[in-house]
Amino acid sequence: MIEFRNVSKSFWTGTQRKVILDQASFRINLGGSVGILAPNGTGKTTLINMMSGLEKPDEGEILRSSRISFPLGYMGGVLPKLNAVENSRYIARLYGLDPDYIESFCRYICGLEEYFEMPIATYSKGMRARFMMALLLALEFDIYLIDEGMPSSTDAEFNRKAGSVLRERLQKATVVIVSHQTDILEKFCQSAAVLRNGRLTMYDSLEEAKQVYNYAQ
Ligand SMILES: Nc1ncnc2c1ncn2[C@@H]1O[C@H](COP(=O)(O)OP(=O)(O)OP(=O)(O)O)[C@@H](O)[C@H]1O
Repeated sequence: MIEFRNVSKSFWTGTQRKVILDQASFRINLGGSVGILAPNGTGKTTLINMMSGLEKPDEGEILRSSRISFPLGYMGGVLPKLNAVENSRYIARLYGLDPDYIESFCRYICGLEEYFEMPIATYSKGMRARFMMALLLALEFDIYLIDEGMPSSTDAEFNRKAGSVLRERLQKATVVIVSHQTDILEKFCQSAAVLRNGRLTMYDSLEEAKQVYNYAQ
């Protein structure tokens, strides 16, 4: 469970205060995957970072009582000068998991071939995104935090494999996806919220949230 209680967050830009959340209270329960729709630049990354604990609220409380993932795309634990073998084994040890299993899982999902033995620093943006998604899926969490949907990969094989592992994980786990688009949410979320002008409104169904979001665009 992740619960926001009267959470406010804003940034001072030098000329104005950019409000991301204004006294928001909501709860994400285990078992119901949620999408959060918000236009670009309105606070999706800040919100997901607050859920994971990477960003602190200015006011209010954020309560967590489950195993919550790092946000997809967060490169904090990954060392660019090491290759994917070394990085996946290092992360496995950090989480107390079997390095052989985590390495083989990532190798299978990513399809990076010989680049799996090359430093992460040599990867394209898409290859990096594939490795980070594989790593996220290799670790077992109760809530997976995904910023802007699946990595933009043109690799159909990767999308198929990652999508099917995520669906399998979601039989037990919950996903929170923040996005400015509705299509990725349709694949994985039952309900959704709309974030606009610092206000986050939860809707019971994705359909309802989509209508409100599209109407206000
Ligand atoms: N540390 C900061 N200091 C000042 N402004 C910030 C800071 N972090 C984010 N912002 C601003 O807050 C707003 C929301 O940023 P955020 O990255 O959360 O939005 P986003 O919806 O994820 O954006 P995008 O859709 O472009 O990825 C943006 O205007 C951004 O410039």
